[in-house]
Amino acid sequence: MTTLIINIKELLQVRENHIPKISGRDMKQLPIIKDAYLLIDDDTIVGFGTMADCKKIEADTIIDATGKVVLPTWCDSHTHIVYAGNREQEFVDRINGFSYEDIANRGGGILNSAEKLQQTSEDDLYEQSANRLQQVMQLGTGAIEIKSGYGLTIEAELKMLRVIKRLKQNFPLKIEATLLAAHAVPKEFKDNKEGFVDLIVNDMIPTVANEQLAKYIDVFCEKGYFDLIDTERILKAGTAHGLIPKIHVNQFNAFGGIEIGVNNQALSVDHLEVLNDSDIEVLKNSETMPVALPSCSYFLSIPYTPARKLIDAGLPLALASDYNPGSTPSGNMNFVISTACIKMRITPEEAINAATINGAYAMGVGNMYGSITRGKKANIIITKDIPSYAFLPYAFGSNHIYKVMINGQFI
Ligand SMILES: N=CN[C@@H](CCC(=O)O)C(=O)O
Ligand SMILES: [Zn+2]
Repeated sequence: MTTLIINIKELLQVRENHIPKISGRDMKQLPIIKDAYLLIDDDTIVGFGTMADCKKIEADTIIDATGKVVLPTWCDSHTHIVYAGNREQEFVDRINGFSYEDIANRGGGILNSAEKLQQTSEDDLYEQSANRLQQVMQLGTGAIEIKSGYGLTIEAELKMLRVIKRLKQNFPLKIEATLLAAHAVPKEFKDNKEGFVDLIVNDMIPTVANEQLAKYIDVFCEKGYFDLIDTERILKAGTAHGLIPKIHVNQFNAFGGIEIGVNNQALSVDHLEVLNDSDIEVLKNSETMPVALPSCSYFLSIPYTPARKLIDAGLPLALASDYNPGSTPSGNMNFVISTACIKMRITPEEAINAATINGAYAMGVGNMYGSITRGKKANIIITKDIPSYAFLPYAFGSNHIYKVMINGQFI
């Protein structure tokens, strides 16, 4: 079954050959074909070019994209979309002057979500998460990483990871799972953090790895959560069981977590709102992808990741949503792109590269997702009629998506 999309105003992110990631000055280059066609066979991209080169307009389905922009779907490499209930009361508390830290210190925050999740049945958790996943797919996300971390007991962490597995079975988009058992220290371990780290290392990691419920291991490396020693121990235990490190780091404090990530071959280091020059130097000598989460900065009113500084230092950058109930109750990658351009001063080209090819790298799926390349999955966004692709981040807050195709099928 072939699908031919014709008269595309601008076909974005066209790469003849797969490139794993884009760094520094190259991020300003977004390859485009104007007045283009795109040919899809079943679920795979098989051809593209200008309309002048589209000699035979023959296919099982032909779609006229006059006035429309076509681009690869977003690759959202950092989310926590499996959660129970919401935390709008904490949002109101913050408006009234409490900080994210104040709320966590009085037992709210991640512990609040963990309590809700522990009391929620697996089926209910699945339904709540599936609703969110459906929404983000319609907003153009075609590959997504999902973390555990609101369980904080072995049973509840496994429940979250089984829900992710069920989402993988029932949804067409690409999903990768991450074990984030070290997300917060549970109440029962308040005075025995080491005991909780022991539990993660000795029980949770081996069980999750044995049951093949996760590909990545993550840690919230932050003051009041897990320190450098905990982080290194957990990453090493994960690696010994075949899990690949990815960490939450430098969200509120910079104290060497990036170096621990890089030394442990982390695929990505995420957040980086607080970054010093030595962190940038460490990243320069690595294959680790820095990931910025601008919707989190927006929602919590914390600093934005210094994306300009990272890119100007020759580094790559990925953008992700961080969709979660506490710091980012939104998985809208279109908003992420706009916010990155508006608040972090990166160009539309840099932002689109960061949310497609580099996002795919940060979740280890770049070989099949993230660009318009022959042989990659036909996961594409077709916009409504818009003047140019820069209109996408510019006209923030409106939905510019006409249709989303995942694996060659419109959803
Ligand atoms: N910072 C750590 N974890 C999440 C927020 C968790 C929460 O507040 O529920 C994040 O990435 O922002
Ligand atoms: Zn996160």
